[in-house]
Amino acid sequence: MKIFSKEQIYEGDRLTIKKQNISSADLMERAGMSLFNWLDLRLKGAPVPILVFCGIGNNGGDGLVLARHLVTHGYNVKTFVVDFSDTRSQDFLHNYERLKETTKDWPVSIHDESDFPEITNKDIIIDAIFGVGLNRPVADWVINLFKYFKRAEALTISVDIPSGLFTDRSPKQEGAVVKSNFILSFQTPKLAFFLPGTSKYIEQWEALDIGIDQEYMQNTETVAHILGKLDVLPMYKQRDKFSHKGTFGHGLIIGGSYGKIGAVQLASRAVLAAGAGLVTAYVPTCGYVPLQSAFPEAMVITDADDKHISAINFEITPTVIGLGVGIGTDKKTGDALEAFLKTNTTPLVLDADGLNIISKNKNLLVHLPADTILTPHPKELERLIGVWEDDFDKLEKTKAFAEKYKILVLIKGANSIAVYQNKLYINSTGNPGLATGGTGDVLTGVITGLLAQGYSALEATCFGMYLHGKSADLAVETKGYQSLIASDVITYLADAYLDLFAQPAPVAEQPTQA
Ligand SMILES: NC(=O)C1=CN([C@@H]2O[C@H](COP(=O)(O)OP(=O)(O)OC[C@H]3O[C@@H](n4cnc5c(N)ncnc54)[C@H](O)[C@@H]3O)[C@@H](O)[C@H]2O)[C@@H](O)CC1
Ligand SMILES: Nc1ncnc2c1ncn2[C@@H]1O[C@H](COP(=O)(O)OP(=O)(O)O)[C@@H](O)[C@H]1O
Ligand SMILES: [K+]
Repeated sequence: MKIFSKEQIYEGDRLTIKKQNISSADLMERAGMSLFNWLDLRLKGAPVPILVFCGIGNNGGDGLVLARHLVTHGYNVKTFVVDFSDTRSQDFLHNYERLKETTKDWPVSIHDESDFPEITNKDIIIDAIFGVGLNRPVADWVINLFKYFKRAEALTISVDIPSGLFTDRSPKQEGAVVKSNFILSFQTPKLAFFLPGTSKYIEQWEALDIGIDQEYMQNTETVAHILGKLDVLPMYKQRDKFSHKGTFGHGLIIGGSYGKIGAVQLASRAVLAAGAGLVTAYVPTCGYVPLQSAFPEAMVITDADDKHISAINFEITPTVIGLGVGIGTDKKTGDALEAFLKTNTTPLVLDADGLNIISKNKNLLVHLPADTILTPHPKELERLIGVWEDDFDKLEKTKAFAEKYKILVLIKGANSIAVYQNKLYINSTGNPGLATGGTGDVLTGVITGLLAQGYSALEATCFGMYLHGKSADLAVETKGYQSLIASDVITYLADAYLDLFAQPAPVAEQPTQA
């Protein structure tokens, strides 16, 4: 699914109004109506107090349309205008008048703290204060209103985006954003919903279709995409009846050090479980026995050194190399890596201490083959690109870094994000059960295994992070968040693959009367 920028959202609105020959008030009516339908379906006329807080722009206008429909359908509604500016939008004013014509209960203005109405935890708050038009810091008294909402502990539903959340930067102050329980976002979600710094303001969201021009939606290229099943399914490669292990490539995992051979085992297992034909592990000598005994499907090559990788020489011809898991940052290993990178031309996935070694010797970056995949977690990323101001800045810096070296950077996290050719691909699967040692090694193995089978760097990364997260989502149903361990993610990869083609369960047949 595409994530549109603020400018693209405004352009979509403009174009829709033109092509469908409607007014902007008509489009706002659709938006407000879609909010009403959503609420009405759930409330079914219940007399719960609904407090609609409107700003003075078009987000506020949406709130006014919703309030009017709630009133005409007999709901218990109170409307407030949060008067943070005198510059009302045309469509706000139009709907303000329409609401006043509909009810004697005119909207009440709020100018400062003394006007805050009583709110109980039995009420519903509709937050239609700021939408995507927020472009400067929110006034203190309005922030206090947001905090007042939070203290009330009422169910809070935000229109389009939680008020206070910018579309292109993080709020400077903690609490300067409405803490909403549900966001009803027009047409598509916003990028801020998926970033670690701003996602704390997001509990649940749903995109409401307001009939933005389909052609525009389809043909407009966006910077960000959120990856769901429908996005990765077309990437899936079917198997030919006459295929053989050579068809699916040979993955080589180079890594491990004394005490960290398990990382190589996890990654190598994942290479095969993702579907590669063959896997070889390249480890210090101490890794030979554990790998050969615990993982008979793998071939093993050992370094001359017992505890660390000290030279990278092999006579096989792997399709792809996954390098770095458990490798450590020993001086010998750093030298070995440097010598290897200066001559290697095989496609690469770089992870963990492989990345840390490169961070200390950034001259090596120019030796990475084009489309090398780097899979840092945020700390490893910081060592590579330096500190950032907020998530938006982090993404810009990562885009520039990936472009400079013609590589792909997968930033791991709750929503892992692949950064490639100035585009962002945000994963939608995975859960906090993955916050356990070794799951990153499994991801490296999965991506290496997909590259081995001929998936492109972008496909292997997008499909790989989707499968990895999906596997954890399926595993958690039996393992629970606490007990899920990295090996489970490998085991459940099978289910993640099968789930791609799972049909919804058929509705049970009703017995018919004779
Ligand atoms: N025709 C359209 O353009 C549609 C717009 N829609 C709604 O319109 C929203 C965007 O509306 P607007 O562009 O009017 O903007 P908002 O309603 O988000 O913001 C209100 C106004 O406040 C001003 N402002 C921004 N930050 C401020 C601050 N910190 N303190 C004081 N004033 C500030 C801005 O100049 C802006 O015009 C969307 O989020 C969506 O809810 C929907 O009605 C769908 C159709
Ligand atoms: N809360 C979370 N929700 C979803 N995925 C997560 C969460 N925490 C961690 N992950 C995923 O788990 C993996 C952890 O990788 P990493 O930090 O490299 O761990 P390790 O080095 O122990 O293998 C990444 O794929 C990351 O996206
Ligand atoms: K809002």
